[in-house]
Amino acid sequence: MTLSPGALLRARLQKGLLVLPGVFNAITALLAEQVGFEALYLSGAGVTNSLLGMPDIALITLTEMAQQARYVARAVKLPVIADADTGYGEVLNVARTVEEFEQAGLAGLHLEDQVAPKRCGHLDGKQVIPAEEMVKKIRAAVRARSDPSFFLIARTDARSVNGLEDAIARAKRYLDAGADAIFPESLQSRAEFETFAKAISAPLLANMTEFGKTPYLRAQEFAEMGYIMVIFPMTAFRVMMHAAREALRTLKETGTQQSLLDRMQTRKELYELLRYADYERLDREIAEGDS
Ligand SMILES: C[C@](O)(C(=O)O)[C@H](CC(=O)O)C(=O)O
Ligand SMILES: [Mg+2]
Repeated sequence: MTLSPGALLRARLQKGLLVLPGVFNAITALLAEQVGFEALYLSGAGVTNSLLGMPDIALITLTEMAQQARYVARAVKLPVIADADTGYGEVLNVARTVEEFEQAGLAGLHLEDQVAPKRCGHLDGKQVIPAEEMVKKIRAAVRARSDPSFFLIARTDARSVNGLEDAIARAKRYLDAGADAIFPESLQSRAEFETFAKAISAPLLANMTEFGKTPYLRAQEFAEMGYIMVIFPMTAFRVMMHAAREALRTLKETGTQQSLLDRMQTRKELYELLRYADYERLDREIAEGDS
């Protein structure tokens, strides 16, 4: 019997800390799978920035995000958790988002309690919706999933708006509403992560993004505090962008890419990643009339 993506994720969570690197398209997902990660995080910021060339302020639509989720989930065997922002609307939109994301082959998603239009969780000027509104969204999400294993994570952005106490109080209400896990966004110190974990006995997700409000902690440190999932949502994205800029500058300045060759993924490596040989074999076998 094959497990559903949600069931696969839940089975993996039983074994302890899960580190989820952020991916933003199928090929970064393939890379993360190749290096041995066991689950992936489809970043809203990463998809918005890379697909649209736009900032992460609620400009991506449900359709665009679900399509990208479908490409990613199809490319890899790993469970994928996606960023569903605010659910792209109100209660009924949340229900549809859950249906679409589940059908896309994801293992789960997270919904956040920001007002629309949402902001990156690590920027100032965020606002949150009343907790009771978010509770309704979570209830809608729970009812909308067809696989009870589909993993629903409630993210609260309340820390930077109303303080840690409100974030904790909201987390409790979101769990009562049926959330499977909590993602406390932009906590500002190790002590805050500890306090939060002591107050909330449920699966917890920590966000280890860069240049934000959270200090740099290792995945293992989060695990010791009681966090079961750690996402590194934009790490590969930022490194790739930096590398691409350097390469483009060098090309512009010198008119040749030769000094860059030893920093490139080779054609062979790319084809291996894409399982090019499998496609050729299939084509050949069909042409030869084998079944
Ligand atoms: C996790 C996040 O929601 C994302 O979209 O990847 C972002 C990451 C980032 O902007 O660094 C967030 O923390 O809001
Ligand atoms: Mg996001």
